[in-house]
Amino acid sequence: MGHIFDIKNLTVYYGEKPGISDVSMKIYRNKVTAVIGPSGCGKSTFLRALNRLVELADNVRVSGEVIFDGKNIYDRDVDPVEIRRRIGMVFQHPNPFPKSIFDNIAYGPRIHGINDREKLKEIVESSLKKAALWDEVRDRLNDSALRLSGGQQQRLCIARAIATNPEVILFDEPTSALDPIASAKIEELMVELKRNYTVVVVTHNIQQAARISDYTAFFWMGKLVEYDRTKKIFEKPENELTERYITGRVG
Ligand SMILES: Nc1ncnc2c1ncn2[C@@H]1O[C@H](COP(=O)(O)OP(=O)(O)OP(=O)(O)O)[C@@H](O)[C@H]1O
Repeated sequence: MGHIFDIKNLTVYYGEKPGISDVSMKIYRNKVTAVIGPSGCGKSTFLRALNRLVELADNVRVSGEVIFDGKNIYDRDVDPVEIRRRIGMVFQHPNPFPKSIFDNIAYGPRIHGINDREKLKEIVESSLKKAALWDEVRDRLNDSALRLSGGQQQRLCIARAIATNPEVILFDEPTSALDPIASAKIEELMVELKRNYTVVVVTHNIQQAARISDYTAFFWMGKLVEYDRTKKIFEKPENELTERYITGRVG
């Protein structure tokens, strides 16, 4: 088992102002880790710092370390494109490309140099299966991805992330734009995915964190207040702020 990330004193500044400050924690392999906390507490900033996506915003400075698989991803000799292949991301609003279902999934592998049609077909099929979408789309792989329902589009985005063979999948509020049935499917899928991947999910939905995660990190005003097994956070939190947040008294 063990950890896949060892985060040490991670601070992200937007200009002069820190979005998160001095965060240290480990993230465990093949587990679901939920990141919770009120709006603006730094959840997205933290998540995007884990695959260097945060660097795409203006005027950002990162200090501290994100040790991934033994190496700091912010070291100068690390290629951020390769990091984002190994640590994929799924966003709040499903964002398929205006292309066919097939080409959406084949996009990443093609960028990484796979052009053999048979190999691509194999990757598309296995990725769609792992994202629990294959049965619904197997007969229309050449249709535009934009014709899928919101929930299907989100599973397509998960399949697209899976297609480049990542080790970690980051989810930023993946169900907040979906109806309850589509949300339940995504929740079920995140739990299933931990068999082969490490999952980190930012959520506003406290019940969702309780239902699907093994570990929960509670952020407050840019600080990591409490981080523990989900059961402990929800049954016997150490910090009063954590307790007030999970019982709905603040936030
Ligand atoms: N690109 C940016 N430029 C400047 N400040 C930013 C940027 N992104 C986030 N911030 C600031 O950093 C802090 C943390 O924001 P972040 O989006 O990480 O919080 P969050 O917990 O994900 O919020 P929400 O739940 O509302 O999405 C906030 O004060 C926010 O205004």
